[in-house]
Amino acid sequence: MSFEQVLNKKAFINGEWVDAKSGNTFAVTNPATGDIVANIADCNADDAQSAVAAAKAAFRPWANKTAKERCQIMRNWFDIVMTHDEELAALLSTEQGKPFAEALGEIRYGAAYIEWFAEEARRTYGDIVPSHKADARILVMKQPVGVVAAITPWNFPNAMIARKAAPALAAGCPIVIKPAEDTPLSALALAQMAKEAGVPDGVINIVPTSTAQVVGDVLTTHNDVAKVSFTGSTDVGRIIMRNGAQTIKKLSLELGGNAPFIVFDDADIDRAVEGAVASKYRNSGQTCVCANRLYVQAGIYDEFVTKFSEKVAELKVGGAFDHDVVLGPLINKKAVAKVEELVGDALEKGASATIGGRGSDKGELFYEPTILRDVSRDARVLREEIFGPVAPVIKFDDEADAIALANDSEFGLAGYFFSNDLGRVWRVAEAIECGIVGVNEGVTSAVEAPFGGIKQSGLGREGSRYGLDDYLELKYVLMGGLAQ
Ligand SMILES: NC(=O)c1ccc[n+]([C@@H]2O[C@H](COP(=O)([O-])OP(=O)(O)OC[C@H]3O[C@@H](n4cnc5c(N)ncnc54)[C@H](O)[C@@H]3O)[C@@H](O)[C@H]2O)c1
Ligand SMILES: O=C[C@H](O)CS(=O)(=O)O
Repeated sequence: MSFEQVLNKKAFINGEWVDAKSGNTFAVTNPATGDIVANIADCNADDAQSAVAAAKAAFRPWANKTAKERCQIMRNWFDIVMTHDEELAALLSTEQGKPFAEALGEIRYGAAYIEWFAEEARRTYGDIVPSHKADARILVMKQPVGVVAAITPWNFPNAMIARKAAPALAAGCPIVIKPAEDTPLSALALAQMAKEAGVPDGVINIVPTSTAQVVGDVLTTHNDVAKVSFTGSTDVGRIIMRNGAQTIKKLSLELGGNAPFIVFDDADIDRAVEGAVASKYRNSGQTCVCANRLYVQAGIYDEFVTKFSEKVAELKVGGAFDHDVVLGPLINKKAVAKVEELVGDALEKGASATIGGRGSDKGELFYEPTILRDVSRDARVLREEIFGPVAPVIKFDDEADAIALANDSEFGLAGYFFSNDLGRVWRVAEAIECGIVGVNEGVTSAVEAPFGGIKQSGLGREGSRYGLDDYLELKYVLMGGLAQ
């Protein structure tokens, strides 16, 4: 599958493909091979200023379109993305490394957000409230917040952008997007298709850069940016929050995770193993909602570890376009070093690998799918986001122990547990401290459901019927002088 038709090398500002004002470019590489995929415009603060100015100029004309007009243009965008899903998937696999089948799934997942919010655009209902004054009426209306800046991660370079651009456009907001430096090509391809769909100039702007802080500082402090929607690590989320405070920016923060995955002794073990494989090894463990620490009740621990290891042994590691590959490379050398450091720490503290525990001979960024048993409760893998194909499995005694272990984290994005005891399902679902709970399910994400976390995993929700609220302001109008 060729992706040349959707490969763009310039920034997209005000509906035009432009070089960086500096003339500089930076290389985007294929993590599986190290080959340079393209050299693209390396934007700086001046380019970011131009993009914000273009968005500001586009705001009112876009907001003044009817919801139906915005809906139709977004539906065109959805149709074009779905028509070219395989080219987009090939591009995504090449810049990010995930297997083609998984990349195709991401393209369709991202497109689902465009479709969903095209529909939601027409449902930004307000209220008329019974008034406290006989000669006045209370109206509550919803209006777009204004120019939105989005800063997005490399692990889902299409879907994380669609999950922000779609509600922004549906609400009537223009958007300036800074994609991750490792994976900007998918963002540029989405903009290409948005233009083809009839999205007006300035409504979508993409400023790729190798200097995230330079462009990010403009987008998070600019007076004409009303809202910042950020997806990435909690550490960078703190920077975004601090920068945004200067001008009281509205914020959506989708941050780091440390998902507990609990298997009780009354669970269907085979279903739990299937859920653990799906949750842990998706995108080679590089998702914010991956099972990060697996807690298995003592009575079934050995059976679970044996069955889990047998299933993981079947996972094939390799390049995105190799037959039957399930695990692609990690994104860069820093990611591999982090995984090696965390595995080393666990092994030093008494854990052993039932499978994997080392890099793969497929290439310097590939890591073998790994299961660690008998992990010490003070091991770093239980406190830090692994972001790699490593599953630490820990024994627990009873329900209270499992809940205490699961909630012992500053993160609260996703959590999973497997049980067939109805009372336990209700008790644990209510007690676990996270925004997303999978009960007898290892993968929960869906456009229909609210995605987001609590504690230091972020603010706000994306997707679902709640996702539009973060891009709208409520205005209260007291309409008086109505007496005869
Ligand atoms: N909650 C979610 O929905 C979600 C989704 C995907 C990834 N994540 C999290 O993202 C992390 C992995 O992604 P990552 O490595 O790209 O995260 P990251 O925080 O390193 O980078 C995210 C984005 O922020 C930019 N950035 C970095 N420093 C910046 C600065 N000083 N100012 C402005 N922008 C800056 C990067 O260029 C990138 O575009 C993990 O922690 C993962 O859990 C969360
Ligand atoms: O990692 C980030 C994504 O939000 C994961 S998901 O595809 O939405 O589950």
